[in-house]
Amino acid sequence: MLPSHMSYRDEFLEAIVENPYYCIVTVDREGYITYLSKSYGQFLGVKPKDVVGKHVTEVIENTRMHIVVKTGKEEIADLQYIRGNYMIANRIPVFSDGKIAGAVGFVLYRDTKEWMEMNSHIKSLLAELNQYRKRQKKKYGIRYVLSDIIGHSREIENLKRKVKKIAPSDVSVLIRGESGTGKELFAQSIHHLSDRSQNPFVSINCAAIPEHLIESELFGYAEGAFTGAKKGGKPGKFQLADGGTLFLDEIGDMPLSAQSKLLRVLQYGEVQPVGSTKTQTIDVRIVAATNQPLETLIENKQFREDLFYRINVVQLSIPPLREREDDVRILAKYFLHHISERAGKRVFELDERVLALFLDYSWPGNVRELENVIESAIHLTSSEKITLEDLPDHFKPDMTQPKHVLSLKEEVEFAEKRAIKRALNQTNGDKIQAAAILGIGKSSLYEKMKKYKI
Ligand SMILES: Nc1ncnc2c1ncn2[C@@H]1O[C@H](COP(=O)(O)OP(=O)(O)OP(=O)(O)O)[C@@H](O)[C@H]1O
Repeated sequence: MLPSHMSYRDEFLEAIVENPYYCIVTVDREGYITYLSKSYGQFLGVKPKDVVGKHVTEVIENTRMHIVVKTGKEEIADLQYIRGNYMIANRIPVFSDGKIAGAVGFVLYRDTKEWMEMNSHIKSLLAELNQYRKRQKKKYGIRYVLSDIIGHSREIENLKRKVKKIAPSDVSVLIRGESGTGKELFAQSIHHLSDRSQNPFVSINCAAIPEHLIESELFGYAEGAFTGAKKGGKPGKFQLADGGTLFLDEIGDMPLSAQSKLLRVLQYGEVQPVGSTKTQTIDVRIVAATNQPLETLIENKQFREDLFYRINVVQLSIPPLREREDDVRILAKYFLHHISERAGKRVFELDERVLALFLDYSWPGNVRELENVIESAIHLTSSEKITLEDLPDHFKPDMTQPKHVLSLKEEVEFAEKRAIKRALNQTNGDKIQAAAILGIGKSSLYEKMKKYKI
């Protein structure tokens, strides 16, 4: 029964908002939940009053509400995977005085039976699409496309936009980033989005091949080129990639002699196999990657400057994971979901302390390391939640300390940042409570959060 003082308009709103077939959530401009309808709570298995004040990413799987409040763009009829089902989500930003004030999200399942039928239809279509993608990927030597690159940090979104712009042209791309940041994922995505996608993607790790073999690996060899050479010779990576893309991984480790030959191939588009007098015309797009400071190598005469300019037409710089906190959360959830599904285990959650540890950790192995840590924890855990005990032995709290001794000011800032994050985690993001725990004023907490970009 509605209270008698409710207006006609309120009754309408109440009827919409509490309709059992609609799941509704609203968030503030930072993505914290301000309202969750009863039906959505039931569907998620949470009590609305318990989740109000939490960040939406903590409560709803695969949500994009926090992104809509950043972009200010509505997202209509988006497919969202929640609790084992594909749902249809509409996300609408709300403005007040021309500024973003928050967003409202509706997730639809009009009639459970009808929805289940549609859901299974969509599931089978998606399974078919996956099969098709797998076949395509196998045929052309790629495993990843742009949508496989997970992350909503501004840096990753910008990189993805840049990839879409430059992929169709034939420009050489140099991808820089620490080990495990996803350089190969970007290289494969560039190939997939280019006109060359129906031709091979071939990769070579320049650091893994002994110096005396690198030329024959790259350019092939003719019959009788050296003792033990195969009858009829052997094509090199350039010949195999003809018409497609050649990914030169760890290019900073290429020996100088091979660098000169590579430069000639790039200048003239011709390859000469080892031991052959004939040249072959080759059409290959080059995507190179390195985690080495090429500029220093150039200064030390270990890398040719002219080759650097050839390969560095467009540069993509992938920041290390420790500089992308948003991505740590999102990637952790993504790996948790996918790896537990693959392993046939029901592991749904990360303990808050694990997440806090992840946010503090320096991730020297970047995304690859995060993936491995979660995989190992999923196999070790015997509950639905990953706790500190499930983390690998080498991954313990003292590892969260910076590797090198910092200046006193940096040490203090590091400790301050960690304490604030812990307090916020403990209070589920409630800043007033967090400030009380930390023994500082609210405005001082806000100031520090701004300073440390928390
Ligand atoms: N943004 C991402 N989304 C999903 N998975 C990722 C992402 N970045 C990296 N990975 C995972 O990390 C692994 C390592 O990525 P990749 O091989 O592309 O890194 P890399 O930078 O080329 O590393 P290296 O320099 O050591 O070769 C991938 O197999 C993939 O599983």
